[in-house]
Amino acid sequence: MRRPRIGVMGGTFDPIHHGHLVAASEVASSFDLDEVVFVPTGKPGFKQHQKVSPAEHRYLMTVIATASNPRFKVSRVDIDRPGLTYTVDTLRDLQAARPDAELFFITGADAVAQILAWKDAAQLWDMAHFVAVTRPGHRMQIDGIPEGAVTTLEVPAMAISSTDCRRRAEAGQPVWYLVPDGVVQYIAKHGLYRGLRDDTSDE
Ligand SMILES: Nc1ncnc2c1ncn2[C@@H]1O[C@H](COP(=O)(O)OP(=O)(O)OP(=O)(O)O)[C@@H](O)[C@H]1O
Ligand SMILES: O=C(O)c1ccc[n+]([C@@H]2O[C@H](COP(=O)([O-])O)[C@@H](O)[C@H]2O)c1
Repeated sequence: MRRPRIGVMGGTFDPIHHGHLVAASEVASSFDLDEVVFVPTGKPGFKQHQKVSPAEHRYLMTVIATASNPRFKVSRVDIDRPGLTYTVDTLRDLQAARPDAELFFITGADAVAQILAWKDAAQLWDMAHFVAVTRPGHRMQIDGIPEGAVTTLEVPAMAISSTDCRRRAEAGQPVWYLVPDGVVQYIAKHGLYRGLRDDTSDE
């Protein structure tokens, strides 16, 4: 019998944008995934030098952005786990919740390029298959990753980034169509990214 195939899209999602959603949708289609679970990070240890919005804001924006897609889910495993967020813990928790499933961790090629420096990197390859999304024409070459552990997939909409969305919101420029409409409204309602230094907080 075919095992359920679950995509796992981890990210800070500060804010979630259409690049993330397009990547998840493209990977779901290419890998015949039954669902994609978006997992907002709790405390991203690797972003300690940078201000990150409170986890509940990032979680709620992710829920709003994914609500219309019946195959998209959102998990609180990373934001509810104390301590810094590492993918090895994310995958362990999701495996425990769905021991029957085959996991596909979806990530940007830029992030995959750093993956050998991630916590317990050697364990990751047995826990999930990794899908690295790249912009068209971009070739990824990383030494040290086991043969077949990572598949590269070209996706459109790669030019969108959370950094650019935050800067636009801070400068009063539009983020319409870069993020889902509900997320535009959530950012405005809660005054996120206005005066980045004052309104976002370290977690
Ligand atoms: N436009 C995009 N298309 C596809 N994948 C993306 C895109 N932007 C980010 N990703 C990937 O989504 C995951 C979560 O990314 P993250 O939440 O850090 O967003 P980001 O836009 O890269 O944020 P920031 O600009 O703050 O670094 C990462 O694996 C990242 O590589
Ligand atoms: O496990 C690690 O050491 C690790 C180091 C850097 C990033 N990650 C994961 O990679 C995903 C994307 O991270 P980011 O910084 O691009 O939002 C997110 O799920 C992180 O938890 C994981």
